[in-house]
This record gives sequence, C-alpha cells and structure tokens, in this order.
Amino acid sequence: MAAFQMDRDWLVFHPSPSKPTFRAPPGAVDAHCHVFGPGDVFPYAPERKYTPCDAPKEKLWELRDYLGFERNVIVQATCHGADNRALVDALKASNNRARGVATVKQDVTDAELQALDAAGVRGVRFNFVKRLVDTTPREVLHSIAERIKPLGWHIVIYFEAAELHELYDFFTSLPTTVVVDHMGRPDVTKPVDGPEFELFVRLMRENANFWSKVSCPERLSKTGPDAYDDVVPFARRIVETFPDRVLWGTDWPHPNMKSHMPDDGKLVDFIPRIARTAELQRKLLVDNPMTLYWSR
Ligand SMILES: O=C(O)/C=C(\CC(=O)C(=O)O)C(=O)O
Repeated sequence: MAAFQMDRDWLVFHPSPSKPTFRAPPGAVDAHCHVFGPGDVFPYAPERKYTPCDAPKEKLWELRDYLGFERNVIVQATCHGADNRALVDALKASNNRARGVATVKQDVTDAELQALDAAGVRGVRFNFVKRLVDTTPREVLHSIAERIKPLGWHIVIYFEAAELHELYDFFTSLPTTVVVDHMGRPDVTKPVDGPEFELFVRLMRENANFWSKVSCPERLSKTGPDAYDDVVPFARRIVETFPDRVLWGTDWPHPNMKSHMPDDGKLVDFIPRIARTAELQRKLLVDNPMTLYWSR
C-alpha cells in the first residue's frame, strides 16, 4: 500500500494529453512545474495542506519530451514543505536539463544552501496563498532573502491579486530579482485595464527587477476548460509590455485543480495566443528562462 493516500477530491494529471499544434522553438523551457514524491521515497511534509497523487520526475521528463520542450524549472510545492529532497533528486537526475526553486527555513545552513546551489537550485519561493501555507513573518523572509542574495538566486512569490495592495511595499523591498507566479493571479472577470490588474502592471513597470510567469490560464479562467479566452488579454498584455521579463510553464501536475484537469497539449497551444510573434515566443520560452536559470 502507498505510504500516503491522496486527498479524496484530488484530480490526477491528464493521462494522455493531446499533441500540441504549436511547435515550441528549440531549447524551450517549461519554467513552472513540480514533482511530488513518490511519497514512499520522499514523504510529504507533516505541515502540508493537501496530499497529492505522486507525480515523479520520470513522468515529468516524459511530458517534457512529448510536448516538445527541452528543459524544466521545478518549483518546490508546499506539500513538501522545506524538505527539498524530491526536488534535488530530480535536478540531479535531469542531466543539467532542470533547475530548481526551493523552499528554505530561516535556520538553513550555508552548507545546505551551497548543496542546493550545486544541485541546480537558483531561487527560493515565498508563498502567501493562505489556503496553502501558514504565514511566515516578514523579517524571517527578509533574512532568507539576504542569505540567498550572494548566491545570485532570485525569489519567486505566489499570492492572490486581492492581497497585492497589502504586500506591495514588502515585495518592492526585496533585494533580488523577483518572479511572480501566474501574473499575481488576476481576477479575469475584472477589466484588464481596471485598478486591480493596473496595480500589478505598475509593480512590473516601476520595478525592473520584477518578472512574471504568464502561466496557469486553467487556474484563472472562468470560461475554461481548454480555450481560456478570458485569460488571453491579461497574459498578452504582460508578454507584450515586458517581453524580456516573462516566463511560461505548464504547472504540471496541476495541484489543487478542482474544476477540471487541463490537457497539457492545449496549454502549449495557448502560447501563440499570448505571444503572437516568433520573437516573443523565443524570448518567453528560451532566452528569458535561459538567462535566469542557465547562465551558469
Ligand atoms: O502549483 C502552483 O503554482 C499552484 C498551487 C500549488 C502550489 O503552489 C503549492 O502547493 O506550492 C496552487 O495554487 O494550489
């Protein structure tokens, strides 16, 4: 019997995604995905808010190849807490084709940070989504930021759009490159030029150290599955306004999706709708992630 029982309402990743029509440029990077477990090798964290299905590295490599991508950036998910063993295992097995974003606690040692760096970690994630994590005091986050800065790492932040007002000054005080997950999770029923999304655009415009992932239409859309038309204007605006500071990822294996499980092939076919020229596509999928993750 498996060591962990996935949540009753857990949706397992798509068993047979469609082949995308869009062909990603050579060297394309899926810059936001996760590995989960397997739980009997890499146990899920006691403090986790959900128990997923196992989503091991071998499945991720299979998907990468099937979708026509060459590299992955694996982001530590909250179900593994600050235990980065599954992430490190995947990075080491990737043949230099994966980089990582870890979660660390304040008591992480310099030797542990060095080991993560050697494995291919290039950033830490600060998660502010209340259903996923308990709050970490800002002074703790600041001290982690100062510790990782000398390594040349960046900080990935994950939050809900409604929280941005409150978090804005803290975010802009961070001393490294900062990457925002999923465009700050806009409410796409609101106007793309309304006050809520304008605040996010302002964050990007006034702070050249901020980058955005234009990922997760399946999470943001109210009209999905598959077409995700309502997300297009938001992602397109960010890609066209900040072409050198955007990243794209599948978000496989799509943790906590409740409405439906996306077809990863359809997610790839979303790319040319938000990045409409070959140049924008190359920046989004190759140049930008290579700069951030593979410069050494
Ligand atoms: O995969 C994502 O980006 C989104 C998640 C999960 C997550 O971030 C985590 O568990 O750390 C979500 O919205 O539930």
